[in-house]
Amino acid sequence: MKYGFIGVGNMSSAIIRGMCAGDKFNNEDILGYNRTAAKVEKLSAEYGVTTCYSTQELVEKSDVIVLGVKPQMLPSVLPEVKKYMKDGQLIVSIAAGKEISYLKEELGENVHVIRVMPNVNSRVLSSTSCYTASEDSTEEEIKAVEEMFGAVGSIIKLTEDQFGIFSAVGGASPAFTYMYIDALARGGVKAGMPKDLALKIAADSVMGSAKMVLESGKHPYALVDEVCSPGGTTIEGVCTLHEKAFMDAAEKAVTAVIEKDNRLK
Ligand SMILES: NC(=O)C1=CN([C@@H]2O[C@H](COP(=O)(O)OP(=O)(O)OC[C@H]3O[C@@H](n4cnc5c(N)ncnc54)[C@H](OP(=O)(O)O)[C@@H]3O)[C@@H](O)[C@H]2O)C=CC1
Ligand SMILES: O=C(O)[C@@H]1CCC=N1
Repeated sequence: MKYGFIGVGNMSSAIIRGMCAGDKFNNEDILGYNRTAAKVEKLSAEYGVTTCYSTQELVEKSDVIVLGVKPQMLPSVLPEVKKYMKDGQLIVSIAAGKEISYLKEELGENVHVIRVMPNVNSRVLSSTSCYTASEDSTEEEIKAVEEMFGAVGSIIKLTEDQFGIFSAVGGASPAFTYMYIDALARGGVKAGMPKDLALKIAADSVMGSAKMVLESGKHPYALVDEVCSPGGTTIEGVCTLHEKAFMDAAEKAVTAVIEKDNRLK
């Protein structure tokens, strides 16, 4: 099976790096075409993936074609893809906002399409992804996508009406978490700790806290209470976060992402 990526930017290269890090794929069976060829050439040099120099070359050589360009680029990319597609090829779109109905309208109603929303943690085999498949998708096609994204993290099936929400809570939220980790470390630096050490401690603590939420079965706020010793130190920080509307800001950030996702339709 040949996996071809059109648009090898931040997201596709994270998936490719993740796919190459495991042992499930032959690296040369992963193909990439990017407007700026140097991005794919770098991955070819690092991992031995195959560089293509046109949409035509990529489409002709691939079984699974991953649309990795920004949603705004799809109107110019899809006609090119359509021109060179043949029966039996599968389209995988990772574009935010753009629905299966739009992709089928542009590529042809008989084209099989699976939408996936991954995140950049694919690069370290820790993506949180979801997919929804067009009704005509075959079991083999769904299996291929589950294997591809399962190899770079977790993947769940979701109805398309939930995609925008997933895009915020699963796709965009790593950015918020990276900001939070940096902010924690910055606080440590302010108090005198070297930044690299503070970052490592903050990131490790976030990873452990996520594990705790997933594995303890407890409500996150019950866990907050467990950390706050009466009259202790943590409660001072928790009250400060409340005062600065931390929860409200995070919730509004998710809503803002969903609203933008809806505007891309
Ligand atoms: N970043 C993320 O965390 C996530 C992104 N996504 C989705 O992934 C997609 C890509 O996003 P992202 O990787 O962040 O964006 P990037 O801008 O990093 O990547 C897009 C790539 O597409 C290339 N490109 C643009 N036009 C063409 C074209 N006509 N032919 C070939 N290549 C082209 C660009 O090339 P050039 O180098 O020339 O600019 C660029 O490398 C989006 O649809 C986004 O919604 C989904 C989930 C998470
Ligand atoms: O910022 C974006 O548009 C993409 C979609 C979800 C995460 N990143």
